[in-house]
This record gives sequence, structure tokens and C-alpha cells, in this order.
Amino acid sequence: MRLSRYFLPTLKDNPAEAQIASHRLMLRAGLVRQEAAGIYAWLPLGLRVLRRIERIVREELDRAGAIELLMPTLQLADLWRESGRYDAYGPEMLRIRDRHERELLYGPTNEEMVTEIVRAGVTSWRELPRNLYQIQWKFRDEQRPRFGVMRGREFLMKDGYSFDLDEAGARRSYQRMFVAYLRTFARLGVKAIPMRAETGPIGGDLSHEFIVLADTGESDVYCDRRVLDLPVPGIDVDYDGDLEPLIRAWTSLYAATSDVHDAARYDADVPEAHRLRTRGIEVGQIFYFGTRYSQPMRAQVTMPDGSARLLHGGSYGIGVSRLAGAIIEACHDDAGIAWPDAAAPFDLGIVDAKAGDAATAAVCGDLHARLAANGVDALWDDTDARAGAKFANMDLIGLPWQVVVGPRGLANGVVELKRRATGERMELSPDDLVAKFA
Ligand SMILES: Nc1ncnc2c1ncn2[C@@H]1O[C@H](COS(=O)(=O)NC(=O)[C@@H](N)CS)[C@@H](O)[C@H]1O
Repeated sequence: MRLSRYFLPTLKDNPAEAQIASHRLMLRAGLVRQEAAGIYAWLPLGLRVLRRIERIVREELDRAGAIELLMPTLQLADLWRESGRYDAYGPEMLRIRDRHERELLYGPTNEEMVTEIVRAGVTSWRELPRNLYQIQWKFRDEQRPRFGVMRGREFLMKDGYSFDLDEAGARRSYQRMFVAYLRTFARLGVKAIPMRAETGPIGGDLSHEFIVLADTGESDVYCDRRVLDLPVPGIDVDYDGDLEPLIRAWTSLYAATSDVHDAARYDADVPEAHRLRTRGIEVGQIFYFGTRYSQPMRAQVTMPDGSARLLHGGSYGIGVSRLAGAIIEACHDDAGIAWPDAAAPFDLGIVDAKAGDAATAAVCGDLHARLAANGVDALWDDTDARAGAKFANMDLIGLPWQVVVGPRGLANGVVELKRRATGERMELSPDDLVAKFA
């Protein structure tokens, strides 16, 4: 992509309303623009990040056997009256009337709707278990939207829902999602620690939040720091096997959010040297809630002996838009963002260090085309800005690699490659550069 033909409205100064690094950097790097409190436009570079995050989420959910569908953002109030949550949900729910005075709502979550879909679609016990998920916008009329997309009002969530014949099955579904979440966040370049958590408005009696440790996080957490060194399950993890040992390894070390913190247990179980009390960003939360929704909504199947069996459920959320901010919180420095490869909006940036120079422009164009032919997405700064401004801009938007094409390097037959996160530089020929990313 030529920058001279792109749309990247970066900001020179730090916006006054931004209190944390990710909010400041998302605005300055031209990723998002606030259209209303807690409501953002995702500008082209920011949308590319969302799509990269979605891709990893889909790959890991599909690998774990979940099946994607897409539900509407608008839901009938009557559906929520079936579960009793319409009134209980509170002021966060955006309630709407259509032209026929029908009561609708902008969905904050979809347990009721997916239960209605499964109630109608599953006719035999043989069809279970199933895990259905979507990646869809949600609305929660937060009292105090803040920190940019971290606590928005309209936000993008992966929400998944499992359906089983009994509690044992539902707990296995929960374990599969626990593992899939460990893999998903690790692939996105963040260390998200599963911590016991409150179940809140979703319900149930078992829940884990996945927390990315960050001083600016809204979650207050206590853990045994050895949990930070546990190995993330590999791509060959057997989702049909017994995941109990793996879950036990990840839940035997103390890790809890403050609302379920057990101080006595923490003091007894966690040696002083391993105690870590810090803050974090909740990037995902999983819940087991049994028949909380199937009971009031009569979602059931007939068993071989003719008895009716209520479905046992769980729900599993990932904050896709929140992750864009959380990744920046974990991966930035004074010069700007330093995207992990998997979440970066482009794989690398090409900087023409001498605007107007025919030789550097030709080599940039050739690199851009050959990299594209190998499926490598490059953002080529072909603008007439000074080299210094181009370097600062590339550091701000944080592409993981920068290729600098300048007259002196070309005189020696080389271009310069810089790794954004470490600042490490190397010189290599254009051919060797293309080969490195082939
Ligand atoms: N206001 C918000 N802005 C941005 N992301 C949010 C917001 N509220 C929640 N999230 C993200 O969405 C994830 C799931 O939300 S949740 O309430 O915990 N869970 C659910 O809604 C369940 N129905 C999961 S299917 C959270 O872990 C968080 O990462």
C-alpha cells in the first residue's frame, strides 16, 4: 500500500482526553476516532488490526471445535423477558422502540438469543455438545466510558456459547475454551493469566477472567507470580483428550481478581517471594452457568429413555476491540506502538529515505511488488516528507519491521532492515530482504 494513496490521519500532539498510553497512541497513530462517548470509528489502520485479531481468534476457536454464526445486534425485549434479565440488566442496556412501538434492545450479550436458536435447531441429544460463536458488536451504556476503546459503549466481542447434556460435559466444554483462550492470547503476543472471577450479570458458579498484567488495567489482581512462567498449550493440544491435568496445572497456583480474592488462602499458599499484587486488563472471561438459561427458556432434548433433559451451558467472551488497546498497553515505548507480528496492521514498512530520488523510488517499488507477490503486506512511505519525519511516523504506527531505502545504502547495494521492538538493525541486499520474508 502506498502511503501517498492511503488514509492515515495521524496526530502530531497528544490528545488531552487520553489518560493512558494505548488511548493516546490509538488516536495519534490514526487507528480510531471518537464519534461519541465510548463510540469509535475504526479508521483503516485500526480496522486492519481488528481484522488481524479476529483472524487469530477464529483460527483458535475453530481449532477447538467451535462453530461460527452471526447474530443480529438488535434483539426483542420479550426474548430477555423469558430469562428474567430484561429488567435485571439495568441502565447499561440500550432500550429501543421501533416505528411500530415494538420494544427492542441493542444486545450487550447474546445468551438468550443463542439459546432460542439452539432450542429451535437442536432436535436430538445426539447433536450435542455444540459450541457456537460469533464476532459481533455489542452495546453497554457504561456509566463512565474511558481509556478509549478499553472501556467503550459500542465494542466488538467474540462471544461463544456451549451446550451439553450434563454438567460433566459442560465442564469439558469450559476446559476446551480455557485452553483455546490460553493459545489465542499467546499468539496475539500478550501474556493473559486466567484468574478466578465473579460471574456477575451473566450468572453461574464458575468463571475465569483472562487478565493481561498492566499498571493501567482496571482489574485489581492477586497471584503467585510463578503462573507467569507456565507453558502455553501447543498447536497439537488434543481437544478431545483429557484436559484436566492441563487445567489443574494452570489453576493450582493462586490467581484471583480482587472481588473473589481469598486473603487467608493467599497468605497460606503463596510464599512471600512469589506474591504478586498488581493490576490488569480483562481481555476475556469464561463462564459455566448450567441450566441458567435453558431452564426458564425450556431449551431441552428428549433422552433415549424418553425423559426431557435441560441443556447445560457456558459462555465465553473475548474483547476483540479491547485487545487492540491491551496489546498496545503491553507493546509500546516512548516512540510509539511496537506491534507483535500477529496483530500488526501491515507486516512491514518501506521508507523511501530520499523523496524524489528515482533510484530509491525504483527499489522501493520493486520491493513493494515482490513482497506483495509473496503475500507480505507492506506500507510504503512514498510521500515527500523528510526522512526524519518518515522514521518518526513509522516508529509511531509501530509496524514490526522497517525497511529503509537510501542513496548511501544503494551505493553499497544494500537496504537497512530494522526490528521495531528491539531497534536491532541489519543491512542486506534487496534480494536477501525479499528472501527473508518469503
Ligand atoms: N465496555 C467494554 N468495552 C470493551 N470491551 C469490553 C467491555 N465490556 C466487556 N468487554 C470485553 O468483553 C469480554 C466479554 O464480556 S463479558 O461481559 O465478560 N462476558 C460476556 O459478555 C459473556 N456473554 C461472554 S459470551 C470481556 O472480557 C472484555 O474483554
